[in-house]
Amino acid sequence: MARRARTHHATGAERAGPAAGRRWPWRCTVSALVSAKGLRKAYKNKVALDDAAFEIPAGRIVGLIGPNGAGKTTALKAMLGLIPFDGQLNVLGLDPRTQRDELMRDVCFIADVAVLPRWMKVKEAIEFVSGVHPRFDKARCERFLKGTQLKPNMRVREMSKGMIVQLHLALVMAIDARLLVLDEPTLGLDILYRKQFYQRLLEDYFDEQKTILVTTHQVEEIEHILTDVMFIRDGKVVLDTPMDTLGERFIEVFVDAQRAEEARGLQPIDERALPFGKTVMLYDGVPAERLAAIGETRTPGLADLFVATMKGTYA
Ligand SMILES: Nc1ncnc2c1ncn2[C@@H]1O[C@H](COP(=O)(O)OP(=O)(O)OP(=O)(O)O)[C@@H](O)[C@H]1O
Repeated sequence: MARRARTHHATGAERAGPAAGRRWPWRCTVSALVSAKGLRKAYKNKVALDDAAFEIPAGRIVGLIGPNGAGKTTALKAMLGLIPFDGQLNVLGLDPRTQRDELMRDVCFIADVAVLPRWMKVKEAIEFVSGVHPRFDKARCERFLKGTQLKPNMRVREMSKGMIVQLHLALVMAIDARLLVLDEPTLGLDILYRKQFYQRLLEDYFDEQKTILVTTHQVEEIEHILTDVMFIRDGKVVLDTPMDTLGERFIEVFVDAQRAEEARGLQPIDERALPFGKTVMLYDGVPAERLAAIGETRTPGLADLFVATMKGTYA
């Protein structure tokens, strides 16, 4: 979906209303915070989510990663009850279609950092979020800001990008949500600020009571903070794995030219050339001992795994 200008900060953060609707009729796995099965969404004649299935356990940082138009934003919107959809979807034990108000008490949704209006003062941003989110702790936000150069009367347009990141983070981190949903939160920031954003989120916000779901194209810089990764392609979740078991399934091997044919016989899912005649081959589900016999092995980076998984997407 083409990114459009967003006009306010916390799109999903609405004042909680009375509990509405019925409980979802089927039980999700005890530890799953979000559980989807046969999730489908079609816009006119475009299928955005096509029988997608996934589970997000509590206390995790999950990256939802996919190429443009894969269905990431649509999946988030469904979880937040912002669009109608078909199939089963349970978020925090609630049905987003009928229990959105109740859901929003425990969910915080923040779009990218650039959404803070330029005319807004620090104190106005605080008042705004305070007014729309029931779990926003104003004092906590002000404590976070104390350690920065930001002053209550400073306007967004007077801030450097780094300061905007600090304000954004202070607002996010003062919301005591069980589920924090971030849709490409660092769009438009350079690599230093992007790293700073994720690092602070990890160090000052995340704990085992919280779950963070983040979509991004910037695979490399969130890789180290993720506990789980989901790849989405053409509306389907094509990979859903904890980061710490990724290396049990996927292995990269550095192969010399003379062993290349032998290595290809083990059917790599991708290969790329290196200088001096070496090739890196990426395998899915081939035993580590067999691969160790043909070259030096290592766990692939998420970016290389993403490229291999998405081959053909841009054809
Ligand atoms: N309101 C809409 N009306 C029609 N088609 C839509 C609408 N929103 C999304 N789509 C289409 O649904 C598909 C999935 O879009 P979605 O925004 O979920 O993808 P995405 O993975 O978030 O992409 P991006 O990374 O580009 O933001 C795309 O083909 C998009 O064009």
